[in-house]
Amino acid sequence: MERDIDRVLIDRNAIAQRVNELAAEIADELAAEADADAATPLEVTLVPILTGSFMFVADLMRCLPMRMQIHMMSITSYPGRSTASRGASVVAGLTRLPESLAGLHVLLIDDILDSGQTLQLATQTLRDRNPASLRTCVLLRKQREDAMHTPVDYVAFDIPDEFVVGYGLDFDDYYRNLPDIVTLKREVVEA
Ligand SMILES: O=P(O)(O)OC[C@H]1O[C@H](OP(=O)(O)OP(=O)(O)O)[C@H](O)[C@@H]1O
Ligand SMILES: Nc1nc2[nH]cnc2c(=O)[nH]1
Repeated sequence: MERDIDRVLIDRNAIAQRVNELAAEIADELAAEADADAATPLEVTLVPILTGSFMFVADLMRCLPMRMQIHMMSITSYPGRSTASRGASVVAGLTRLPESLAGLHVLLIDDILDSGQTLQLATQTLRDRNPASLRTCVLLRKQREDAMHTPVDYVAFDIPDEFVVGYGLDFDDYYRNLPDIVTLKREVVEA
């Protein structure tokens, strides 16, 4: 696995530090909202997009010191060895959302914002369930036009427009367990 890596873009220490910072920012904003409406105790509903966000969410949620629920959503658009979007679709069997999100403050979390199709589909699916508020958060955003023009509230890192793996992100379902965000050698992706 190590020998397939071309270069490390973001190492595990930088990820850990930034995840902590981002969690503090999110917690402050949620607390300010709860203060503004004293009748509402501070509580958030996390909606991670499977599969790629699992590691990010596991780290982020442990830095968020408030009551929370978590409801998973699965969306796929890069099946198998794809490195370009084939169009986002919800995987119904792996998505467990309440019929209504009324009264809930929702934080949608994904690992990467690339073409923007996944975030747009997820956002619309959640809006249809009428949450009290909806915030969006991604670990990585690619510096390409589609991504930069997709509305998102929190971004941990802007990265170059290259295919990356590690820290939950896969190629052909492998490499998710790499602790750093890396690029792969060209011969691995093109084999
Ligand atoms: O902005 P987009 O172009 O839509 O790309 C972003 C999505 O692509 C990946 O999902 P993938 O389809 O690979 O599913 P996975 O999370 O199960 O690996 C990633 O996890 C994001 O959800
Ligand atoms: N693993 C991975 N999945 C993606 N989905 C959208 N962009 C990417 C990427 O760069 N890497």
